[in-house]
Amino acid sequence: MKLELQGITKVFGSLVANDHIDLVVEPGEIHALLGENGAGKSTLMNVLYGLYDPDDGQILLDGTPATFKGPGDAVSAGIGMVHQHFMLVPVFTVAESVALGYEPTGTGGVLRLEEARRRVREISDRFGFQVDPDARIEDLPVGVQQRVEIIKALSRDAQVLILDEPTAVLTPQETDELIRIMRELKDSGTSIVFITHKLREVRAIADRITVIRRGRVVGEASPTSTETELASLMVGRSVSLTVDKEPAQPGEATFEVEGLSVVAPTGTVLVDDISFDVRAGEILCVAGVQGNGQTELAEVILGIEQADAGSVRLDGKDILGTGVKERLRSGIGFVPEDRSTDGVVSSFSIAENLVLDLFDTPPFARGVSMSPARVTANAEQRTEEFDVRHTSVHDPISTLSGGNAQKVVLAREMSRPLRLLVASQPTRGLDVGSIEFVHGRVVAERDRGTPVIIVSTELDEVLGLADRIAVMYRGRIVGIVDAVGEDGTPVSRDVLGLMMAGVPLEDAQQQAAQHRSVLGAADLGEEQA
Ligand SMILES: Nc1ncnc2c1ncn2[C@@H]1O[C@H](COP(=O)(O)OP(=O)(O)OP(=O)(O)O)[C@@H](O)[C@H]1O
Repeated sequence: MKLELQGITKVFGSLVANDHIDLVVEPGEIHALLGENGAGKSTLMNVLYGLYDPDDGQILLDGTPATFKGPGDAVSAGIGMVHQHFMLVPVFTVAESVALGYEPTGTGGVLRLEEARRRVREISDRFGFQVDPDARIEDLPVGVQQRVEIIKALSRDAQVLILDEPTAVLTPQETDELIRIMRELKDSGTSIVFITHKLREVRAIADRITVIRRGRVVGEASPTSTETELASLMVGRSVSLTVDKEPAQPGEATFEVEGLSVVAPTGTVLVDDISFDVRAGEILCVAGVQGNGQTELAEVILGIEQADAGSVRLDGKDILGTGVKERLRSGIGFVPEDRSTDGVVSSFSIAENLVLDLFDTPPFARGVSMSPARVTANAEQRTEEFDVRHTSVHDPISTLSGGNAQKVVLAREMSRPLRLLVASQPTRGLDVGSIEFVHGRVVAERDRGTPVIIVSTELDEVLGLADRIAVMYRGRIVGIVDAVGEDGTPVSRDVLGLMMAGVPLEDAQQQAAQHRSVLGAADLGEEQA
């Protein structure tokens, strides 16, 4: 099916989120949509999926104008979407979620649960998703939930599939797998609109690339462009894609974890007797596939998850017995992996979200009275510094694009004196320009002598930021490696990818020699370009 978007315009109050956007997606084409945070990508896709009514412009499917009153119409017309923020009901099972997806389509009414279960198994087996149709959504790690979204879309026989940052939580091997799936879909005539901030992926798979900036199409790029060229077209300036940092000058270990275990109420061991330390002025990256205990590890450090055994010491003091507020006040900066549930209060304004844990302390409050002027002034300063694209700091944070909401969380957590920074997926959803800025801030925090823990599924981020890397698999630390070996060679991404699948270091090194990932090949392309 040929898809044409003509002159699509979408306005929110005084903000023109989409300004006469034209986009043509040919049958069987993988079309990447690139743009900085807040450029209008998700808005455009929400128009295409029937979630937003455009203020102007039209959608043509095989040359015929189509009007979507809601996602049901879009799905019936053969359009599928995997959202950046999952739209799954937590108490449902996987099969129920998929069955629910069929109901509004008008393609056969309510699908029996058995049938949905069968489809989940079939798609899961075919693409190696390893998703249990009877698992409850709320029990699944974020990464698996995203696979359920992909299964949902695939199960509806979409002819145009919109993937909004689909690889954000996948391992390199899983990303390779998804890329193969995307190619299979393409070969069968399915068109894919692919939103991503990962330029390596764009180069590996896109047939065509459209770049939008501040709501307008600013150009098409060739998939043979280098990452540097794509980055500067996206953000309108040159961007450094590598992290600029000097070797660490670490001091004493001021943060220590010993024999830490976390057991779920069901008896599942989530964190299994792990020990490590982080020195002042050092970045330890915790790498791993989503759902291997990193989330719980980070949450135990802040106190929103309870430890079942072990100790966690900051500046020599065991903090496990203290409350969350006390830990934040003692200088722990915490960026949660899921900003929408743990990072922001969506009905609060941008300004309020920037002082969530500080609103009752000076300078934002004196005694019992809060100072709105100081809260506003703080917000103006932080949003400027972190380049949060917004209309007013008094608008609800829910009106921000995903990347800009993330920048609010980072601005709040990284703008006070810290004794420890724990950031999970700090740059998830950020554009290349914002990643450059945030990585710079993380390194500056390290260089101020703060121990830093970065939990990331993003290998480029791990390799760029880490002084040491701890890889977690099934609640245990598979190994801790120096980011750069004694001979000056950086640890390879393939080795880390294999360790993330539970392969011990030495075996991973052997296997990596025999395995060249799809994205590894893209690396070569970059070198040759
Ligand atoms: N419901 C809304 N109300 C008000 N403004 C909105 C709404 N939805 C989006 N916007 C604004 O529209 C602009 C485009 O947002 P959009 O989410 O489309 O960006 P994006 O390109 O997808 O960004 P990101 O890469 O951060 O996800 C942003 O400035 C955002 O604040």
